[in-house]
Amino acid sequence: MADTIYALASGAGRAGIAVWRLSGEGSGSALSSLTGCPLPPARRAVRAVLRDHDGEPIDDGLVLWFPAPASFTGEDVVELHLHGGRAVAQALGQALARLGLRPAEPGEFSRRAFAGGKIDLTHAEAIADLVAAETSAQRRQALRQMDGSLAALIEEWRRRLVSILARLEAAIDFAEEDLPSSLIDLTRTEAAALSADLARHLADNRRGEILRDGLHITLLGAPNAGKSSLLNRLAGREAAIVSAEAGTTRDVIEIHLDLAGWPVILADTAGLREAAGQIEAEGVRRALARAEAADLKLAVFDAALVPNLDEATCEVIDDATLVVLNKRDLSSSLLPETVAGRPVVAVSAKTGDGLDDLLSWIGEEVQQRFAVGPAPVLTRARHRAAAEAAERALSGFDPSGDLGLAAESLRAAATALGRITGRVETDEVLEAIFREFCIGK
Ligand SMILES: Nc1nc2c(ncn2[C@@H]2O[C@H](COP(=O)(O)OP(=O)(O)OP(=O)(O)O)[C@@H](O)[C@H]2O)c(=O)[nH]1
Ligand SMILES: [K+]
Ligand SMILES: [Mg+2]
Repeated sequence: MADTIYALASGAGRAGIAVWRLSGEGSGSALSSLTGCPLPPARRAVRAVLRDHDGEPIDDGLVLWFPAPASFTGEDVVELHLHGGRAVAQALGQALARLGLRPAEPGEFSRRAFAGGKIDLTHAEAIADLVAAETSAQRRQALRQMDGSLAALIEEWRRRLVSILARLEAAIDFAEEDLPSSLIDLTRTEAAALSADLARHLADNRRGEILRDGLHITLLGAPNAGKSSLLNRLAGREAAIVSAEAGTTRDVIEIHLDLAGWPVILADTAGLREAAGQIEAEGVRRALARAEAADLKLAVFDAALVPNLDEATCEVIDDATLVVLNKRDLSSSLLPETVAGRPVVAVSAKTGDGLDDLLSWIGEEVQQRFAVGPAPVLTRARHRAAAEAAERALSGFDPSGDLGLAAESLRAAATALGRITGRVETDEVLEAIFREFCIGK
C-alpha cells in the first residue's frame, strides 16, 4: 500500500485560508480522527473543528471528502480549508504525522494522478505550466493543453500508426507469391501522409515552446548607440549602466517584459567593435553568441550618424532583425526607410519618443512569427524530441523491402509518440517531469 501523503496545496505563509490536501488509503481515517466524527458526505464542504490526539483544537474550518476513484489522484482524497498561518500549519503537520501520514514530495499528487490513469503526462505538464504562467498567453496555452488537445493529437497520430501497422501485418500473413500490392501501396501513402503531418507540426518555429519558456530578444549595435538606454526605457528602471563612454556594457543584462501577453527576455549586450581589451572582447563574443540564439534581434544605430551605418552591426542583420534608429532627437536629417533591406523604426531612448511604435511593432512581429492558434502545439523540448524521433523512424519505413523491418520502424515511431503522453515511459523520465512541480501539486 502506498503511503498516505499530505501537503499544503495553497501558498505558504500567512493567509486568510490555506488549503491542505491528503491522498491515499489513510486519508478517510485521518479525517475521522481529526474531526472525531464519521466521514462527511462525499464532495460536500462541511464545517468541522479539527483536534489533535489530546483533543486540543487545531482549527475550525471546512473539510471535504473525495472517496476513490472520483478524486484528483484517483485515491481517497481529503481537502482541509483552514486558516493560513504558521502555528496552524505546524499543529496540523504534527497531528497528521502522528496519524502515520507523511509530507508529499514535489509533484507527488500529480504523479499519483498519472499513475492512477487520471491524467496523461501532457496534462500533468499543463498543470505545472498553469501554476507557473506569468502572462495571459501562457495561461491560455496551459489551459489548452490541460484540455487534452495535445494529447488527442498525439493519440490520433498513434492511432494512424497502429492502423498502418495492422494493414502491414495483414499483408505479412499473405503468402509471398500473392502479396496484395494495393495493401502495401496503401501503407506507403498513409505513412507518407502521417510523416508530412508530423513534419508540419515540427516546422512551427517552436512557437509553443517559446511561449512557455519566453521569447528571447537581443539588443545589438555599436558602442554608444544607446542599447542600454533603450533597455532601461523598456524596463522602466535603471537596469543597465549608461554612460557616454564607449564600451560600457560587457556582460549580457536581461530584463523580463510582458509584451502583449508574451513573456519576453530582453537582453542588452556589449557594443560591437574591435575591442580595446580582453574583457571587452569577451563581451563582444557573448553579444554575438546571444544574437545567434535569439528569437528576434533589435539592431540599434545612432540616428545622428546616418548614413554612416556601423558595419559590424549591419553584418548581424538578417530576417529575424528589426532595425532601430535611436537618438532621433539629435538627428535633423531625413532617415532611411529601410536598412539592409529591413524596415526601420526611429526612437529616442532619451525622450521616450517612438517607444510605443517600437513596442507595437515588436508585438506585431512576434504575433506574426510565433502566434499560437487554436490548434495544439508542442510546448516542450521533450515533446519535440519525441516527435522528431517518430518522424525519423517513419522515414525509415520501406514496405517494398523486408516487411518485418518495415513493421519495426512503425512500432518505433509509435513508441516515440507514446513517450509524449506517457504511454511508455521510464521512471527516469517521470522523475524529471514531476520534479519541477511544487509541493502540493
Ligand atoms: N540625445 C540622446 N542621447 C542618448 C540617447 N540614447 C542614449 N543616449 C546617450 O548615449 C550615450 C550612450 O548610451 P548607452 O545607453 O550607454 O549606449 P550603449 O549602446 O549601451 O553603449 P555601450 O554599452 O558602450 O555599447 C549615453 O551618454 C546616453 O545618455 C538618445 O535617444 N538621445
Ligand atoms: K556607453
Ligand atoms: Mg550599454
